[in-house]
Amino acid sequence: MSVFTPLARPELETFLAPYGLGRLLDFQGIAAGSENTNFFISLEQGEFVLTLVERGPVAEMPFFIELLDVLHDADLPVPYALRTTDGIALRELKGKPALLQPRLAGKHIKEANAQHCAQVGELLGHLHLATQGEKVLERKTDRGLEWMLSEGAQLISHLNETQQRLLRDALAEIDAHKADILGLPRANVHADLFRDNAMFEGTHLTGLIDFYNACSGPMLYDVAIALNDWCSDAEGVIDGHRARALLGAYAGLRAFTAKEAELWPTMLRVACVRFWLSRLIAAESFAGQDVLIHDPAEFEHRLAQRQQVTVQLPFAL
Ligand SMILES: Nc1ncnc2c1ncn2[C@@H]1O[C@H](COP(=O)(O)OP(=O)(O)OP(=O)(O)O)[C@@H](O)[C@H]1O
Ligand SMILES: N[C@@H](CCO)C(=O)O
Repeated sequence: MSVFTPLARPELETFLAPYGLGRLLDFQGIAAGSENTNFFISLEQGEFVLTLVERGPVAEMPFFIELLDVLHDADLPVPYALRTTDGIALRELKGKPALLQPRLAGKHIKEANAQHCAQVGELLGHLHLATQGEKVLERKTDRGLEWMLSEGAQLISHLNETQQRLLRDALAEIDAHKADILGLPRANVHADLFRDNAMFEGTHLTGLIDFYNACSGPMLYDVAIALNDWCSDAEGVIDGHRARALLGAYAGLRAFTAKEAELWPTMLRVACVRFWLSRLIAAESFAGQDVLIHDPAEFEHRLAQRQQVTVQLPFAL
């Protein structure tokens, strides 16, 4: 399980007291998640989630707090940092940045259908509309195109010949289209909208969590990341029915531009490279440890499959 930093009741009680939310009734480490330590916390006044940020952009916590405030104010179903009675959102526990957030209702789904995908497309559209253009909160991603090119170049020698060819072709394509991709319409993007970062009650989307990869960037990248997870079958092939549901719901709120339509097949591959590489890195660094590791081969297969995709986006202006 991925509780990197265990906590004892007394230290938790001391940490929680300044929120003024009543006595600690219960707490439980959350096994899901691979990057941060999370606990479900029951206080007299409600249910919460405590996150200790373990790695990644810890210095940029004020950005995540501000972005979640903006999205919460736009009535989107996202968590946000609760303030202590002194108005402090970002705190520290065991030397780690720590946030207390409301616990959202619902649960993750494993098998997505077209209704789930339409809800995801719609929520992504709202997220982008709330932050696009001048409203964007700037934050450069730490896993962007340059990161892919340099990490990919380093990792390639760890791969077999077929994998090397696949990655080399994809990196060459990224290098060739860098400027075009970065010139696409921008907003704040979640950049990790997988099934394990969305909560559902039935087919109703009740929450979007885990914004620690959020940044400013091309909106199309977010759509490609979501589609690769929500609309792939077991072999990595795109399911047309689910893909049309997600893309149609999104485009109902924000039509794609001609340039986005043209770059769509490339963007699907970029979004595969991003997670193939991060999963390869995690698999190497956490090998043999009791940490949730996502299978890198899943994105290798999706990338191989996306090499066959040549059609431009439907629903463009
Ligand atoms: N605000 C919330 N409301 C309800 N459940 C939550 C909330 N935040 C986190 N969780 C639960 O905790 C789990 C882990 O959270 P999260 O995905 O943020 O962790 P992570 O380590 O950053 O994961 P990832 O592997 O996706 O990077 C989620 O799958 C969800 O079940
Ligand atoms: N969603 C990511 C893990 C967290 O960034 C993956 O499935 O590889």
